[in-house]
Formats: sequence, C-alpha cells, structure tokens
Amino acid sequence: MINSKIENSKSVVILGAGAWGTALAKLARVNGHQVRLWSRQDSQTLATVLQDADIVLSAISMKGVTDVASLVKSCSLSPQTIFVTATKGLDPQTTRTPSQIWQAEFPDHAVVVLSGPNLSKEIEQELPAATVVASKNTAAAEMVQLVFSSSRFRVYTNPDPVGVELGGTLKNVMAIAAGVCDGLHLGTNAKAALVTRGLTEMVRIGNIFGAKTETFYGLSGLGDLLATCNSPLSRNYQVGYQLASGKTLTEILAALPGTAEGVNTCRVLMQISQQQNIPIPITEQVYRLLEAEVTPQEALDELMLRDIKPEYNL
Ligand SMILES: NC(=O)c1ccc[n+]([C@@H]2O[C@H](COP(=O)([O-])OP(=O)(O)OC[C@H]3O[C@@H](n4cnc5c(N)ncnc54)[C@H](OP(=O)(O)O)[C@@H]3O)[C@@H](O)[C@H]2O)c1
Ligand SMILES: O=P(O)(O)OC[C@H](O)CO
Repeated sequence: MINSKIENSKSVVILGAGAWGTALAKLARVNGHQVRLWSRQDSQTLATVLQDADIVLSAISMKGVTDVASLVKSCSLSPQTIFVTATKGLDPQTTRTPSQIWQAEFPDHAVVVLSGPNLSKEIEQELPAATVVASKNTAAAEMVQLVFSSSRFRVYTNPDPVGVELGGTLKNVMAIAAGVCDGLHLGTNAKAALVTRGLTEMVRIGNIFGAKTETFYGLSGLGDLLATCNSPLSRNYQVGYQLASGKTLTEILAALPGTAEGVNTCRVLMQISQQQNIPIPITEQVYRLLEAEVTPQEALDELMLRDIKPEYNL
C-alpha cells in the first residue's frame, strides 16, 4: 500500500481555492488527510486555518504569492511545518521563483516544490497522472510524496527544486507559442521544432537560476511541455490559439477561466534575458505578440529567418 508509511493522517492547509488548489485538496483528502482550503474570501481568519498545520501548500496565482507569504508569516506555525509551492510563475519585481519567496520568508522551514504535467481538469476526472516533489530537504519531499501519492497520482521526488519549478513555469510561454502554431495550422513538423527548440531555451534560462539541465528532461520540464503544448485544456495554450485567430490579449484574458501565468512569465523572462544577455528568440516573439508589436505570421517569419547556426554550441 502506497500510504502504509503514514502512521497518522496529516493536517494539510491549501492556500488558494482555485482550480489547482481544489484538485490537490481532493487528492490529499482521498488519502485520509485532514484538509482545509483557504482563499481570501474565507470567513475564517488565516491564523485560525493554519493552526496545527503539518503542511501548508500554496496554489495561489503568482500575483498573490508575495502578499500571502507575508500574511502567513504573521501567523503562528510549528517549526516543523513544511511549505509546498505549486505556483508556476516568476515575481515581476524581483524575478524570484515562488519557492525562493517562501524560503526567504521561512528560512528555517522545509520548502518543497510540486510541479508536473498536471492539467487540473484531468486530475479532477481521476485520470492517471504523475508529478514531482522537489526539495533540498529529502525527508520533507518524501513526506509530501506520501501525502499525495495514490493509484491515480504517481509522485516522484527530485533534489533540484528550482529546476522542477522552472520546468513548470517556463513551459507556459512555450504553450502560448504552441497555441499560436496550432491556431495557424502550421503542422506537426513545425510543432515538433517549436517544442524542441523551446526546451533548449528553457534549459538556457534554467541554468542561469542554477537549475540542473537533466531536470528539464524529466516530468516537470519535457513532461509538462508535452502536456501543455498539446492540450486545449491549457489556459496558456488557449491564449496562443486565440491570438492566432486574431483576438486581442485583452479580449482573450477577459473570457479565460482562471490564470494564464505565461503572460506575466514572458515579461519577466525578457527582463532576465536583457540583464544576462542570453538569447531567447521564441520567448521574445511571444512577448512581442502579447504586446501587439507583431502579428502571429510576423512572429513566425522572424523565427524562421534568424541566422542559420549549429544546433548545439558544443
Ligand atoms: N489549473 C491547473 O491545471 C494547474 C496545474 C498546475 C499548476 N497550476 C498553477 O497553480 C497556480 C494557480 O492556478 P489555478 O489554475 O488554481 O488558478 P485559479 O483557478 O485562477 O486560482 C488562483 C487562486 O489564487 C488566488 N489568488 C490570486 N491572486 C491572489 C492574491 N492577490 N491574494 C490572494 N490570493 C490570490 C485566487 O483567489 P481568489 O479566488 O480569491 O481570486 C485563487 O484561489 C498557477 O500558478 C498555475 O500555473 C495550475
Ligand atoms: O492551464 P495552464 O496552461 O495553466 O496549465 C496547467 C498546468 O500547468 C499543466 O501542467
């Protein structure tokens, strides 16, 4: 039995009652854990909800992470409480990842990243899926692995939290590009080239953050890239697909259910690319498209007409 190592049920608090927080809450409840979901509309105070929490999991959109982390800091917690972050974004002010924000607020606590090819609608339908929990604190990652693992949700551990986190974050920009590719009916060869070169770009950015290259070839990188770049269930893919049909970003976001983090992430990556002088051509064209500086066709032409070069700089 997967959960036989858990002697007692854990007290799990999930911050953010959106699509992902709700799906994760269901997974932990099915495994017999005491789960409390919190959102800013909650009638209970955060301090009350957090009482006796063994695990605090954040599934807050990137725009709320800094505020919520500082709100949590004002509440009293056991020193053993483990933080889990499931947000896929980057902070526009500091370019930090969510796990870096949580770790800075709680330097003495274990912080675990949860990320993988996990379209919440499929998880809600109890379709099989796999994910990764990553931390410098192996015991904490193994605890979180046990809390969420089941016959329909296979959880792997990994020692590279920032790599796992960036896989899930950076693929959102590529999913916007993939949506454009499909919306323009560019074919299977074009999509394969886009996703593969997108992965190269993700590794390039990840290495700046100190992430390991091999992490990007696992579930949280390539795995999530394949899921998100090929599914109309992805909000980021939908943004790209609808941009290709001629809608404006404002029109698309107004009708989109939930958060498309790739829009903000793309802007943050442009800052990083300028500061670090690293080429991220696909991200740059997605950025120019989101800013309405180019049409989808012009963005495609820019990518196809770049200087020819070796596939790898070996
Ligand atoms: N949905 C998925 O399939 C999926 C899968 C894996 C990872 N993720 C990631 O998980 C995160 C959440 O995604 P989601 O799909 O659950 O989004 P969502 O349905 O839009 O929910 C976002 C949640 O964040 C909260 N929030 C937003 N801004 C906030 C703020 N300033 N202060 C406090 N709370 C705030 C929202 O609270 P209110 O309800 O009060 O607005 C809501 O609970 C994203 O980073 C996403 O990339 C999503
Ligand atoms: O709907 P999206 O584009 O935010 O994608 C959801 C998850 O990140 C897929 O793993």
